[in-house]
Parts: sequence; structure tokens; C-alpha cells
Amino acid sequence: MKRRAPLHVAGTIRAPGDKSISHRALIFAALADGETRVRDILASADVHATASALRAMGVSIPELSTDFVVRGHGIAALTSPARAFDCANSGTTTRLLCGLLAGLPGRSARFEGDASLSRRPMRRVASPLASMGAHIDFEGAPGHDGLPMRVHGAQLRGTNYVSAHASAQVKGALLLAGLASGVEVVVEEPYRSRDHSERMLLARGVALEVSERSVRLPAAQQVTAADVVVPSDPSSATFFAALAALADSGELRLENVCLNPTRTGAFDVLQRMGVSLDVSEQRLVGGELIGTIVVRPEALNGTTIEGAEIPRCIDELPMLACLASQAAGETRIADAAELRVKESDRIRAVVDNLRTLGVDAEELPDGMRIIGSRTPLRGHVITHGDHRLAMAFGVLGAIPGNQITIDDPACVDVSYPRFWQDLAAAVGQGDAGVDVRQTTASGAAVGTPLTIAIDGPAASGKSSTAQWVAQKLGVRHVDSGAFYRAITYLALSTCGDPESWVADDVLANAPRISWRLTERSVLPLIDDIDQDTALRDAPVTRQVSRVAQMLAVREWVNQMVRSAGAAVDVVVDGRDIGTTVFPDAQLKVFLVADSWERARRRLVQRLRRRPTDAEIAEETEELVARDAKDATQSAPARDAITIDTTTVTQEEQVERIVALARATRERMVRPT
Ligand SMILES: Nc1ncnc2c1ncn2[C@@H]1O[C@H](COP(=O)(O)OP(=O)(O)OP(=O)(O)O)[C@@H](O)[C@H]1O
Ligand SMILES: Nc1ccn([C@H]2C[C@H](O)[C@@H](COP(=O)(O)O)O2)c(=O)n1
Repeated sequence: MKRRAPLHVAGTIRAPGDKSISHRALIFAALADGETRVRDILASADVHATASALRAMGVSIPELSTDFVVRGHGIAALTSPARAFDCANSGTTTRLLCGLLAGLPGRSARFEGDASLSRRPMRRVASPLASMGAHIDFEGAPGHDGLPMRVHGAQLRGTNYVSAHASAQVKGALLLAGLASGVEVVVEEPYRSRDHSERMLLARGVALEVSERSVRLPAAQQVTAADVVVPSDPSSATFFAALAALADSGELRLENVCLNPTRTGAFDVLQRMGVSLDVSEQRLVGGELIGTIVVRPEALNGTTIEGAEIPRCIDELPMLACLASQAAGETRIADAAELRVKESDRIRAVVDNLRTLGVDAEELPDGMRIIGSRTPLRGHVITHGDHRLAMAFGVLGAIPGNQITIDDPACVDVSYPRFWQDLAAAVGQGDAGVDVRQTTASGAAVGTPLTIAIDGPAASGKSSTAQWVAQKLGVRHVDSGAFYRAITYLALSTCGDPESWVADDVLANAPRISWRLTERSVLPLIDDIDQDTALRDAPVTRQVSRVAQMLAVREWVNQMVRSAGAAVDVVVDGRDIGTTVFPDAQLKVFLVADSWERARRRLVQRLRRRPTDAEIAEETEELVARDAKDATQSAPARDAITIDTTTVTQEEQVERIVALARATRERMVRPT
């Protein structure tokens, strides 16, 4: 089938710093006694997790920027962190620092992560470390070998570890454990995995012996400080190489790309599929080969990707699979079972999404089979919060004629925060400031986020319904009332008599409030701690309406809520979400219920028993009084759909909103 409009791709892309090298730049700087200047680091969520963890161990690391200096004090000076490491979504942070901590006698740390990271297996690092004498406890359910885990550092024995997988994270963890305990470590792998650790350690005076499939770290090695310039990440550059390959005309120049041979498998695959790639300006910087790649479109053919090539392109496989959906013939990916334990089960997620879009794709135990075609692709992609899925399908969404929405475009922050702007620029949508998620050159909606506003009076069921709807749709939930409650909670202890509260004093506490995503819900944190129960207590509930009347506080909450709900599919609940906070929400619902019924539900929720009529009557009075205090900001938006829930079950109202959301999404993907 013919495309509706040609795709012209042009310009120069300098993809962000390499993620693997960025983590290691910080870690090796922390091991050295001296200053390390770090330039062009990837300042993404994953790398922030490593930086925070190292700071908590006493290393001086300023805010990440394009040029900064890390001051390490040597391995012996590393301390136990005062709080658990928040590894967020980062497997590299977890596995590498697990190795380092395990080899530091007398130190210990608890490792925590988000839901996706907590599902990922850690035994692959814990087992070889345990064979060296390390103590690692998994604190989750019995049999669960993921986070949370506690690592107790010890003086380890040397090891000669023969690994069943080619894994740079396992290899890196063992080398760090050996460095920390000063013992010999030999790691043998079935294929050569990424060798950034080896290159960087050699450049820092460590006497490593490296051969094709093994590395030997002699005992008692010191790491010296050495400046780093981080090259562009070839995994990130691959998205743009694929985009250029899919174009009808133009050429894209990818600058400063890391061409380490353990990382360039995807470029080999692209060439085999017929893509024209010219590599020039090659040079060695800090032990890494760097160069420029110019990509031009060509007719694409399917291929087979398997065996030793897999570790060299493991992170690029989602993009290569998406590219295969546009190539002539069949593409087969095998020997890649590792994909199932990445940020998502990337075999299942890629195949499911391709099939949703209309591609003939089949899941294999260790890979997938894809039959290419040029039929326009339509549908909604579920990323499971996986950055590489968002970007791979984002590239397909940029092809004219395709209509693809993406549930969580913001998850690209993990490795490529500027991805959507760079994509917009490459497909000729003007300045890098243009957001390709809104529309592409083809007019296709590429991940235009769906915003659902749920407003209504107290105890009408907003937050529980919003949370349930968000869960069913697989999108984010933000409870705006929780932010009013958080700032009220702090005012209670810092602002004296509530009668004399003024906005400036109340807002002085705002810097102590942040938010974090747990599962799918945004949680306000106070001094980094979740105070959920206290926020629902009577003292806060009694004063929160007063605070919610302060215009400056409303502005602050609106900003917090907008930042928590920006650029992702989201359900937000409150009083003025559809009118003020997200007036452009595509779906607005206003929940109402008889005040007696609302009071009854609130009491059931609070008392966990059937309330008496007298109790309900008293609670009804309080609710009505609260409604009056919140009345100014609580009117329904003109385009809101009002649902009276007095006589329906909560499940029914959730189903109704989910159906409305699906219909809304359908209209967004296929505008009439
Ligand atoms: N249709 C329904 N039938 C029975 N119970 C319901 C129904 N809808 C909501 N509920 C229950 O009512 C209680 C109050 O709901 P919820 O806390 O979500 O209200 P809210 O509007 O967010 O309240 P607030 O504004 O005070 O935060 C919850 O226990 C919820 O499960
Ligand atoms: N968008 C919002 C959300 C909440 N409020 C007010 C209403 C209440 O007084 C208070 C707490 O809300 P709840 O948790 O009970 O939903 O915050 C508001 O004015 N605007």
C-alpha cells in the first residue's frame, strides 16, 4: 500500500551521552582519590539515581550538567548511606553498586526501586557475589530475587567466575567487588559483553588483562582519577538511524557516536537490511572509538538477528523489530530471551504492540518473528513505562499515514530526555522546541496524551474512582487534593494558629514537598517521606479548605499537578481540574452523589463498619459545611459529563468512565 505523504528526514543529531559510560564515569570517579572532570554526561533519570547513591556514600558530585567535577576520596573512604538507595528504574545503578557495596567491609545499604525495576532479577549478580563471600538479602516475598534487597559489605574472596550470560552488568559488578575488597577477579563469558568498564579501568591505571571472552583483575588495584568526555549513546542514535532508513528522502548525520565494537551490532543489522551507513571522522577518546555516521534511506529487507550478535544490539532490538515491520519479508530474532527481563518483557511488549498496530508478528520463547508490510499502522501503544518502547514506536509514529498514540511518552527521560524534540526537528517540524507528540508532519497523533479530569464534591468517590480508572487504562493517576493536604500538614506544625495563616507562610513550606511515581499513582512526599495516612487525618481535613482558598497556594498546587500530569496519559481528580488545571482535558467527568450517601460511604471507609443513622447525620452536616467552603472552585466544567453515583456501584461508575475514555481515545486516533 502507498503512503499518504513522503517522509523527508534531514539534519544533524547529537544523541545524548552514552548511558553505560555515564554510570561508570561517576562510579570510577568515586573510587579514585582526586578530581575527575566529567563532560557531556547523560543527565537522565537513571544516571541521577547513580549520582544520588554515590553522594549518599560521601562522594562529592554536584548537580549533573554538561561539565562538572567529581571529588572522590578513594575506595576506603566510601561510607554506608544514611537512607536506602532509590535506584528508580535503573538496573545498572542497582547491579554495579551492589557489587561495589558487597566488597566494602563494614558498609551496608538497602536498595529500592520502582515497580518495574523491583521485578527484575538480581540473583544473577547476587549469586556470583555470594560465591565470593558476599551477604545479600532479598527482602520481598519468598523466592523473589528482586528489590528491595539489602547488601552487607564484607571482605570477599577472589573468584574465577564462568558466566552463563554475556552481561556487562554482572561483569562490572564483579570487577567492582574485586576492586573494593582488593582481590583477584576473573570473569569468563560465552560472548563478549560491553567492555566500557575494562576500557575505563585501563585508562585509570588498573592492570586489567583483557582477552576476547574473559577479563582478569589482579588483586590490590588502585583507581586513579581521569577526566571523561562521554560520547553519544549508540543505542539512542539507532532510533534516528532507523528513522532516516524509513524516510523517502534526505540524510541524517549522527555525530560523536560511540563506535565501541561491543555496541555497534545494530548498525551491522541495519546495513544487512539494506540501510546506507557511512562512518567517518573516527577517533579514539578515553579508550573509546568515536565517529560520525551518515544515514540515507534505502529499500529495506528482513533479516535474522541471533547468536553472538545479540549482546551487541540487545538494547536496540525493540527499534530493529519496529523497523522490520516496514521491511520486505520476514525478520527473525532469536537467542534473545534476555529481553524478557529488561525494563519490560520486551519480547511480549513489542509483539503485542506491533499486533495492536496491525503488524503480523509472533512471539517466540527467545525472540520474535515479524513480517514486514507498508500498510499504515494505527493504534495505541502501551509502553509499560519502558523508554526504548516509547522511542521505537515513536519513530514508527513519525511515518506519514501511521496514527499511533503512546501511553507514556515521558518515560523517554530514562535515557533520552530530548527525544521528542529531536524527532520533531529531524522530520522537519521546525525548531527543536516543537513537540512531535502533538502532531507529526503527516498530521498523525504521535502520543498526544489523553487527560481525564474527574471533579466533584467531597466523598463523591473521585480519588478512588480515578485510581481504579487509571489502573484499568494503564495510565498515571494524580490526586490534586493530596497536594492541598500536604501543604496543610506542614502549616499545622510551622504556621501557628490556623486563624492567622497567610499564604506566604504556608507556601514557605512548598520546597519540602515533592512527588514521586509509585506504581501508577503520583504520591506527594514531605521531606522525601510518604505521609499518606497523616494527610487524611482530622487535623488536616479540618484546615485544608482554608488553605485551598489561598490563591497563591492554588497556583502552586496547579503547577505541581500539571508537572505530575504533563505529557503522559493521566487521570487527575480534584475540584477544578476540568475548569482550571487541565481545561483542555479531552474527557471531563463530574461525580455527584446525594450528601447522605456520600457521608455514609465516608464513614464506611473510615470506620470499616456499618455506620448508625446518627453518625451519618452528623457526618452529612460536616460534608455539607465542607462543600460550602470549597464551593468557589468546585463548579463542573461546561463540557463535563455529570455522573450521579448515588445508586450505582463503584464498579459500574468505573466501567462507564473507562468506556468514555476508550471512546475519547478512539476519536483522538481517528479524528472525524
Ligand atoms: N458508587 C459507589 N458506591 C459505594 N461506595 C463508593 C462509590 N463510589 C465511591 N465509593 C466509596 O466512597 C468512599 C469515598 O471515595 P473517595 O475517597 O474516592 O472520595 P473523594 O471524592 O476522593 O473524597 P475527598 O474529596 O474527600 O478526597 C471510598 O471508600 C469509595 O470506595
Ligand atoms: N483541585 C482541588 C483539589 C482539592 N481542593 C480542596 C478541597 C478540599 O478542601 C481539599 C482536599 O481535597 P480532597 O482530598 O478532600 O479531595 O482541597 C481544591 O480546592 N481543589
